[in-house]
Amino acid sequence: MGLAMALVGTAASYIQLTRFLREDLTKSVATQQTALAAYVARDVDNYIVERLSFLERLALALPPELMSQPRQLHAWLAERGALSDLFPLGLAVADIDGKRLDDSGQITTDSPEFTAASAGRRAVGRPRATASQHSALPMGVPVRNAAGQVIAVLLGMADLTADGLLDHLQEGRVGQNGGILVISPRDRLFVASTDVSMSLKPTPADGVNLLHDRAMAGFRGSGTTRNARGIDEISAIASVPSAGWFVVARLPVSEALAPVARMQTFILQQRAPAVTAVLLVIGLIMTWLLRPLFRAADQADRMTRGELALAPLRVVRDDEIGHLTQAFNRLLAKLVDNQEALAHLAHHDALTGLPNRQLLRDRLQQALAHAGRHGHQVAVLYLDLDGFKSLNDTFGHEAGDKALGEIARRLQCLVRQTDTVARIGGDEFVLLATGLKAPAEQGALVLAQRCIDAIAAPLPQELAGMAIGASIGIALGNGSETPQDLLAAADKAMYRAKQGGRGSYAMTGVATGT
Ligand SMILES: Nc1nc2c(ncn2[C@@H]2O[C@H](COP(=O)(O)OP(=O)(O)OP(=O)(O)O)[C@@H](O)[C@H]2O)c(=O)[nH]1
Repeated sequence: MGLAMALVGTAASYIQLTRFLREDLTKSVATQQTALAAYVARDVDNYIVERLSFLERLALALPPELMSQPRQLHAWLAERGALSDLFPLGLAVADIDGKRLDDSGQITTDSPEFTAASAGRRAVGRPRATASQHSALPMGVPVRNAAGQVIAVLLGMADLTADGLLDHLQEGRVGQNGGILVISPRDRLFVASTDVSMSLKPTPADGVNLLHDRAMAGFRGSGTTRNARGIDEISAIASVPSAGWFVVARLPVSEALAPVARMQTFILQQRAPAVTAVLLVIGLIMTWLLRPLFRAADQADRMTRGELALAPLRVVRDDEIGHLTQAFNRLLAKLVDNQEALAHLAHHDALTGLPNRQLLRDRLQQALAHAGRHGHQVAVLYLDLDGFKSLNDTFGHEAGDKALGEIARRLQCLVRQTDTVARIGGDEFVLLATGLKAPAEQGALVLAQRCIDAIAAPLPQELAGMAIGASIGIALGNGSETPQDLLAAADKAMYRAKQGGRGSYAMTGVATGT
């Protein structure tokens, strides 16, 4: 989580830093473009003002008598034109009806500059291409008489190409793909462009370039826009007041923000190997740290499903995971102890610790199977204490419990280790004797007598005064009987013994004794 947070934090800082840099750089480039656009606009404006002023000076100096002398007028204009190179494509004079007064035939009068000049205003016309593929710019100024009335129009045709204005724009290029545009909104025309192929071409339709649309509507300033070729660019717009034009200085965003892209590449190249190395090292450490935990969890899981025996887990290291594994092992040891205690309880009598009825039945089953296979006999001695109820009633239940414990101990001392003494009821015990020598009846009877004697022997001091006896029923089996049958037969014999007189034994079908 910590690492993830550190990575997210670093990524967020990186994104934020990039955003700030882009914003700052965009602002800085926009300022630069604005300055450039203003500089070029002033240059273009000077270019036009210089020519209009020249035309106005010429209009003032034009001798009125030449108006009616076309050849002399033409000569006069040619002489003035030669003195100055501002209008290399020609000068002309027309009366206010549009009739040419000089005899050079190149300049027409059905143009906006003529209309404006005949109305008393100096004007710049629509730039057009000449036969020699130059860009020509027509201008016109009014010629007034002494009373100030417009009597004619003086027209001049400047050569934008020859005058080097376009070269100037070329020099104004910013970056590899940036450039300058001079646009006439009235004519919806690119007057001049760094990209010469755009010169004298119509401007894009409305809606293609949103910043251009705003500039056409009078906006001056800077902004980011997508141009007609789908390239995002930072553009600044400045006015050329003398012509009603505007200048656009533009630079593709990709080029303007190239330093940011370079910085991003640099950071990624620098950081990527370090981050990869850190992740790798942390991954290896985590694997090393957690592998014992995962292995222990897997083993514990398999133990729970019973696929593995309950066994202590291996303690790999003396760290937190090692401590956890040790604690698990201790818990497991307790669980095993409890399981063993429960298993013991399920098969033994809680008071005497002797096998209970269920364990007796299992052992009897095994003994019968063994006897059947080897041709032996087993003896079942069913003991029921005599007068135990009155002992309980007289000396109390606790004393009765002690007496039962003592009797259990005595009976265990009588039998071999391979035999079983079980307590199957309140004052009922069963002795299972196996491997009896022939004749088995005799061995069983001797054992029964020993039991009667052992039980009848005086009890220890704290139980002194109590007298207990036992009646015993004996049944012999050779493996053909079921445990239930043999126990029922012995029980039945025990009742016969009781009926015959307490402190006696009886054998199924045969012997009885006292
Ligand atoms: N103290 C003690 N008494 C028990 C326990 N289990 C059973 N008893 C008592 O043992 C007696 C057994 O009953 P009986 O076999 O009828 O009594 P009995 O006096 O031996 O009768 P007979 O067998 O006919 O001689 C009952 O009084 C039970 O309450 C025990 O765990 N502890």
